[in-house]
Amino acid sequence: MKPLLITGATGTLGQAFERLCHIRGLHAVLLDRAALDIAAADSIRAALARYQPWAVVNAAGYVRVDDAETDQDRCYRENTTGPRLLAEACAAQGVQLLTFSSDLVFDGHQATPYLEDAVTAPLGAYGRSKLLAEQAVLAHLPSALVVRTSAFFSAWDEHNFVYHALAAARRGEPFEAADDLVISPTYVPDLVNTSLDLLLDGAQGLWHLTNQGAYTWAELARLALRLAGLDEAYVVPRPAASFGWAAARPRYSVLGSAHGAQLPTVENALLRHLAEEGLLQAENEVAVLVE
Ligand SMILES: NC(=O)C1=CN([C@@H]2O[C@H](COP(=O)(O)OP(=O)(O)OC[C@H]3O[C@@H](n4cnc5c(N)ncnc54)[C@H](OP(=O)(O)O)[C@@H]3O)[C@@H](O)[C@H]2O)C=CC1
Ligand SMILES: Cc1cn([C@H]2C[C@H](O)[C@@H](COP(=O)(O)OP(=O)(O)O[C@H]3O[C@@H](C)C(=O)[C@@H](O)[C@H]3O)O2)c(=O)[nH]c1=O
Repeated sequence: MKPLLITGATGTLGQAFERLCHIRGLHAVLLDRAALDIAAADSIRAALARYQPWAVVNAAGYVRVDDAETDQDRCYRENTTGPRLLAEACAAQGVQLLTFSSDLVFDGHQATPYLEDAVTAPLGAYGRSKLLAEQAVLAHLPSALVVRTSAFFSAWDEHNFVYHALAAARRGEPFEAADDLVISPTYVPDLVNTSLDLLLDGAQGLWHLTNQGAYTWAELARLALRLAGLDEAYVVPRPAASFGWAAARPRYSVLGSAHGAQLPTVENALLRHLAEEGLLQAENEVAVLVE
């Protein structure tokens, strides 16, 4: 049986794809940069020849939005050249491709959710690199599935905003959060499961996938603390401009979809996030007892 080939093995999305493909009984091979450098054509060719996948899930990318302003060569290498080369190789081999883009392709001037056909106008290098990737991928492989998403949260690693907000409050420390950027947060397990469903169903083209609900980062942090039974007062709201970030963020980048809502509400996702944390904590405690 041909496998799914997943890139970006050491990252949040790649790890989540491996975990959920295993749970769902989907044959998948997860490759790190050493095994598959998406920006190297010979590395892609070798991996496609070796594993003969029916589809490639590109979970690789450069996500340091502020660093991208001064590290543009690497940002465009990983975010634009990589997906383009993957699309060219997949087109040549008759292999499907799923790749991910971002809400940061929008400039934030809308006050209603951005649909897939909304005008794009990225504010920074990261957003530009993702938009160029969308255009290159769909030019080389019109059947590709390109998912725009945003603001990951997950209990499976600590590299996300919600983890840091909860951790700070649990330490009894204040957590500063932007109160003038409105986003649609995305629970990574929901994103992965729905992306897999769409891939298996043969979906193509641009899809917006985020959980339902629009929040400022500060509102998201307060909701997470409230649901966790923690004092919301730990959240210190601040204007985004006061953080001194190198890259501008769109004031409003909530995503909606012309295909209709695909994921549950943010509140529902946060409750499952907190339940998952509890399970992980219990597993860790058992693991310690077993050692
Ligand atoms: N995090 C978020 O909130 C959002 C993320 N996305 C998109 O989702 C995707 C995954 O993001 P996320 O999981 O958070 O990112 P992570 O930084 O957690 O993981 C990215 C992974 O990509 C790998 N990688 C980078 N360049 C290459 C390359 N040339 N070849 C192979 N692997 C490479 C990295 O490996 P190494 O460690 O070796 O560098 C790392 O394992 C990205 O495309 C991102 O733009 C979209 C919207 C929101
Ligand atoms: C750590 C931290 C972040 N923030 C804000 C900054 C940022 O806008 C947001 C999330 O922090 P990040 O570093 O993830 O910031 P950011 O790079 O804006 O997040 C983005 O990641 C890229 C990859 C995307 O594609 C976007 O969809 C979005 O998720 O929260 C706070 O308000 N307080 C904090 O303490």
